[in-house]
Order: sequence, then structure tokens, then C-alpha cells
Amino acid sequence: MSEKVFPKDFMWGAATASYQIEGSPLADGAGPSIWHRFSHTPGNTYNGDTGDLADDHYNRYKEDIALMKELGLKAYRFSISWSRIFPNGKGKINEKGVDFYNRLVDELLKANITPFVTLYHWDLPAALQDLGGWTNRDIAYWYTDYADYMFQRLGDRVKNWITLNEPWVMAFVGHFMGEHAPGMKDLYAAFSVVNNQLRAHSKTVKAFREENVKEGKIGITLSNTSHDPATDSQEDIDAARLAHEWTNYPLFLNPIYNGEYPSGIKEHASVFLPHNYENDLEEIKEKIDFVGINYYSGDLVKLDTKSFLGGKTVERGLPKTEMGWEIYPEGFYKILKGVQEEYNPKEVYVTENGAAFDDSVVNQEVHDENRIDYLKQHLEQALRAIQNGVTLKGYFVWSLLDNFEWALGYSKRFGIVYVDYKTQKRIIKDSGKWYSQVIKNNSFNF
Ligand SMILES: OC[C@@H]1[C@@H](O)[C@H](O)[C@@H](O)c2[nH]c(CCc3ccccc3)c[n+]21
Repeated sequence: MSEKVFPKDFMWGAATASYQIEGSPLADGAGPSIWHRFSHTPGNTYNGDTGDLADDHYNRYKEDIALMKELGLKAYRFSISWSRIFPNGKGKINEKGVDFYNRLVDELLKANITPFVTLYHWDLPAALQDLGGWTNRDIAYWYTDYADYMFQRLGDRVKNWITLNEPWVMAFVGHFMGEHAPGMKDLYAAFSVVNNQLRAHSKTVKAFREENVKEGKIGITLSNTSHDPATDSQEDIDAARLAHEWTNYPLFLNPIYNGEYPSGIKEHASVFLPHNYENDLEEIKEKIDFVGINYYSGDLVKLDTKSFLGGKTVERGLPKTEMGWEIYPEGFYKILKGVQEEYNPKEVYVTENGAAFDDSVVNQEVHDENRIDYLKQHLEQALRAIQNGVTLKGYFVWSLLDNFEWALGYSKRFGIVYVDYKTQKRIIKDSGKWYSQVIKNNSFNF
């Protein structure tokens, strides 16, 4: 492989999520999700933005798949809205909801685009939240029943499955910081949500094996920030390591691969882990086919005994995106190399990488050179990782379309395709045109 070209058959894709792009959250018998409820609760989102319309993808999916085809995408990562399928989270099935995803998958296959399905990207059926949601141990059964049903309905055509998107964010941003649905601020709840998501994930992997989805592969997608120590003092090195074990892939991969939580978590946070969690570890330890890595940024961590798990972020003057996140491509390499060294997954996919910038339309074009620079710098690090033994098989840019950025509403644009929310017009940004060339050349250097 020449030093600038990716391996043959490298899976180039783009990623989205149901609540962020679909709109029509209650159409055709769908039930409300916790993000429908959370975004409709005043004060929770920028400008009171909701996913009621978003990119209207529920109605425009054929147009959007034509765009994916025009870009030359090999794969498309999207998530299924659980409450379209089971309006109450369990029990009654909503055939029209299943039908939408059947049509979506069929249209993708017609366009020769490989579907990568995320079963859960934060939009829990609200009816299950009323029963405690992810803090209720029974969620492991509710989730597995939902996942197993999707394997039965789509498994003949969908061969790549992701159980959960970023369980750390669901647990801590949703149940400790309170900035995401369901808006809880309870550290004990957050750690029980970690444990219940792992139980749900591993039960589902077992069900997937039993469903025997032909040539099927199943994995989990984890959020990661590259944490560097602020100084070479042992206390800062330890603080950065602990931040890594808590917020990055180890919190989930250590139980999945090694049957126990990371040592730093057991040492400093076991008081928050659910009572008798040890009894769940045997079942949680269940082989997966790939690890999904999401990466956006890095930070410097300094010992701070007043912060949770003793670390605080300090500035280092790197350029930042519109999200205020450092642009730190080196961290991408560290995370990819780290996951391979620490857990040696059979396969790794980058299931999200991208950046928000202040995009503007000039004569029906969007000249987002800064996003091209960001993507190029990160693809360089991805290729470097492959050349250094990382089993990286594919890359999904976040995101295909500008979309609903959770609590920040529509104020942040991550798409390689611009969406004018007033007219729903799509405009392929310069970064989209550039990415299309990357796919065609299988290289970022041209
Ligand atoms: O913030 C951009 C994207 C979201 O739109 C995706 O839904 C989500 O999977 C995702 N994760 C991350 C990194 C972790 C994070 C999530 C939310 C807020 C801040 C950081 C960035 N993103």
C-alpha cells in the first residue's frame, strides 16, 4: 500500500442519527422518545429547537440517498428510532414504523450503499423512561427484545450492526450533567446506566448470534477524547489516565473484553457502581466483531482534587471548532493506536469524525476549507494508524447532513452537505465534493 493510499475495499461512509435528521417524530403511529419530550421542555435546547422537522429525512430519504450516491458513498451509518417500531418501547409493534426502515434499507441497497445500523442513538421511547429507562435493570430485556426484532426484520439485508452509540454520553451527559435527555443529575444513576447499557449490549450480542444473521457483524460505538497530561508530573499523568479510563473506550471495552471495569474506576469510583455489579460481569464479557470509534478532539488534563475523578481540563492554545473543541489530529492516532494495543479488536471502524464550522452560503456554494483541512489532517492520522497495525476497516464522516445538534439545536453545522432549514434545500459543501474525491481516489492526497 503506497504511503498515501488506503487499503483496497476501505469502507468510506457518512453517519447520521434518527432524531437528528428524520423529523416527523410521531408520524404513522410512532411513539414519543425522550428527546421529543426533552426538546419540547422549555429551556433544554438552544432557541427551543426540536426534532419535529429537522432535515425532514422521514419524507426526503430517497432524495438524500440520491445525494449519497452522487457523493459515491460506499456505506451509510444511520440509527433506528426504537419508538417508531415499539411506540411504547415494548409490546405492540407499529408496522408503519418498520416499513420506513425497510424502504430506507431497500433504497440504500438499490444505490449499492452498505447500511450500517445503529440500534440506539439516544432516543429512548418515553414510555420506558416512565418505568425508569436505563436505570431500570429490566431495560436489558426491553432493549434486547427490540434489537432481536430488528435482526428478524432487517437481518436478511443489514449485515453490520451497532448496538449503542456512545453509552458514556448517554450515561453521564444524560444522567449526571443533565444536559441531554432524560436530564438527570445523579452520579449513581449514571453508573447504573453504564452497567445496564453493558448488560443490554451483551444480551443483544448473544441474541444476534442466535439469530444467526448470515455474514452479520455486530459491535458498539464509543466516544473518545484524547486526554494528554498537562505536565509530565506523575499526578497529571495519573489524572489523564483516569480521565481516559472513565470517558473513553476502556470503560466499556474492559468489561466486554476482560470482564471487569478499568482498575482506576474500581479504585476511585466503585462506590458509584451498582450494588453487586460483579454478578453481571460474566454475562457482559461477550465477544464482539468490531469496535466503533468516535473521535473529535483532545484536551489537556491536570490534577484537580475538587473535580470528579480528580482531573480538570486546561487550555493549550490549539485552534478550535465552532463547538469549542480543540483541533488535535494527533489525538486521533493515539486513540486508534491505543484501542488496538489495549484490546486488539478484530476490526475497528471510525463511526464518527468531523467538525462544526460557521458555514455560509455564497452563490449557492459553501466554501468550507476549514472542514476540508480538519478532515484531511484526521485522515492522515487514520492512515498512519493503519500503517502502524490498527485494523481500521472504514471511516464514517460526521455528518452527511447538517442536523439537530442535541441541546445546541440547529446552531451547529457538521454536515458535508448544507441544509437550508427554511426551504429544506440541500447544497453539497466543498468538503462534500472533496470527500467524494477521497472516496474515488481512496486517498486524501490529490
Ligand atoms: O456533536 C457532534 C456529534 C453528535 O451530533 C452525534 O449525535 C454524537 O454521536 C456525537 N458524539 C460526539 C462526541 C461526544 C460528545 C457528544 C455530545 C456532546 C459533546 C460531545 C460528537 N457527536
